[in-house]
Amino acid sequence: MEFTKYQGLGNDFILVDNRHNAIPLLSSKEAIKLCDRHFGIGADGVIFALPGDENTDYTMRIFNSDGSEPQMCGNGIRCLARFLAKLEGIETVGKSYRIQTLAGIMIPRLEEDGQVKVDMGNPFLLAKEIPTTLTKGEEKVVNQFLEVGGQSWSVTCVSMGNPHCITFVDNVATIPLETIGPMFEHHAVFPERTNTEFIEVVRSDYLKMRVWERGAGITLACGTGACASVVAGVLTGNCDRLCTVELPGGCLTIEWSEQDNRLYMTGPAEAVFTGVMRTTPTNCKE
Ligand SMILES: N[C@@H](CCC[C@H](N)C(=O)O)C(=O)O
Repeated sequence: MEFTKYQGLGNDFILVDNRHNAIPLLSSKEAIKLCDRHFGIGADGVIFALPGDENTDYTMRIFNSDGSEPQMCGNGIRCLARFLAKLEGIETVGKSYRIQTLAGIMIPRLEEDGQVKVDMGNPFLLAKEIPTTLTKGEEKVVNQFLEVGGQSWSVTCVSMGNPHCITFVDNVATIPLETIGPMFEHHAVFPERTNTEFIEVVRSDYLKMRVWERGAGITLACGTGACASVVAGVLTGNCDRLCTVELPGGCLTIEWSEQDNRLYMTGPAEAVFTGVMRTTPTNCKE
């Protein structure tokens, strides 16, 4: 099976042309193997370009590198837009797609400067929508205290279809992501686990972010996480509605529109290589 590896700010994905079949051509177990950086191709996830329905051009499905299926992926949908344009042979500026995801319809558009701008839809703010039991279901989770790793953190939770728990800190470089990330992800107050973002406010229009992703661990960038962080920043008075978010892999421009309440994310997406998958039998026989 042919695949193309893409990356958006170093958040990397194996893209599979699944346009002629409504069911992903690979199982979640196979995805885990392919994402492995030693025994597989190496990636943060596998993305399938599936047929759309009467309202959409295509459907996106994605497996995280641990085989779980998230609702959405911001960096991934920019990669998918480039992949589809390449497959169709129409890489024209202004080309846009209506893509069905488990978080609703998203609309990526190819920009003049080579970047991809995505209409990421509305954020969800109620505790039951995240979901989290940190507070009552009908309430927002803004600057709530959460005990993690023997420390009390002030957190704000936002769903972009997938769950995010955001903490504003003085210096992102000092956060022990490797140890604290999994504790947030698996905390009992998050029944569907959570993505976790640590944010340093450099200026009201410039944030620095590090992320621990649900089902993928430390990644170089997270598009839904950057959107959720700007929403959290506006709700807590930490940032403007239009912000640059600097991640280890580079920068995203995020706008939370006051007019339509939707998030707009702009950033790069690039093909890395195309290859053919083969299965490798084990040589151990008991
Ligand atoms: N890296 C992605 C998010 C991928 C899904 C996430 N790990 C989850 O389980 O929700 C992004 O760019 O948004």
